[in-house]
Amino acid sequence: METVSENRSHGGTQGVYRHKSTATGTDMTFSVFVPDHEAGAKLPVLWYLSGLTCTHANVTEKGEYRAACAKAGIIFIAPDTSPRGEGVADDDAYDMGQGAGFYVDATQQPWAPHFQMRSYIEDELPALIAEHFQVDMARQGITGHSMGGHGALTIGLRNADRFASISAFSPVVAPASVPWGEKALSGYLGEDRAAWRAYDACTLIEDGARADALLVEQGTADQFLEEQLKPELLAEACANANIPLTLNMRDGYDHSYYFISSFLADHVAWHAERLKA
Ligand SMILES: N[C@@H](CCC(=O)N[C@@H](CSC=O)C(=O)NCC(=O)O)C(=O)O
Repeated sequence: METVSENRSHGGTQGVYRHKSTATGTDMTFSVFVPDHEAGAKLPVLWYLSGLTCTHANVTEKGEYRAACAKAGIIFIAPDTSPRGEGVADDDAYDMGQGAGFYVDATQQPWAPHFQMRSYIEDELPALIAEHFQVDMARQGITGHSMGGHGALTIGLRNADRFASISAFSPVVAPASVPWGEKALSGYLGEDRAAWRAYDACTLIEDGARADALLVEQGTADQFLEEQLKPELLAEACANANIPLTLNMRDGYDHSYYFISSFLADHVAWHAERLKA
């Protein structure tokens, strides 16, 4: 693992790191904020999965999470959203290909050789983090935004034994039922919709996945709310499955990092409480 940069911030260290990923077959860059802590202490960890067009840098530079993480003693990790580089398949559109990995393991060409983001986030990166940072992997939470909110919900629901807390900002809650998701899932996984069910929070819940609680933040002025996000579908799925969902509809907020940064500290505190930071 190579250190790209490390900066002191808010009583901790904000780092950016790069490594050669076996899952994606590419170099991958991610950021980690580590609050100062006693030697030998192991800290709980909050994963943040970003949305379409993002790298690790969007939330790292605009998320405003560091003060809350330092106060709670929680490590914050922001991975990239896809493999990148020459020789990696791409698409001219912003919602497919590089920057739009949708947190799936692709089975279709030309994506399958590199677009293995499920394996990367669920298996490879956690192992690397456990090797290099003072993390308590028994205390993990996960959150994310938009496509990354979809990633947080689906990865959290599929791995409820690993993630004690799951939240999301403006998540794509039902990708199998909205244009962004239909395009991505058909492209990466093919036309058999049975293969999509493990990558859709609502169908995962229909199929038996459970969480102790879910927290979702959503702006009412979000330009993607009605066509792509549809939080009411998650509310219905959670009600049917008796999953306690807190859905905070925030008046006048849009889809941007102005919205996320307004409430990310609240989510850090919510996770910290559940992770007993
Ligand atoms: N057409 C826009 C769409 C890109 C966009 O809005 N990306 C969001 C995530 S959307 C769902 O996953 C985002 O987080 N952008 C980065 C940012 O820093 O705001 C475009 O191409 O800009």
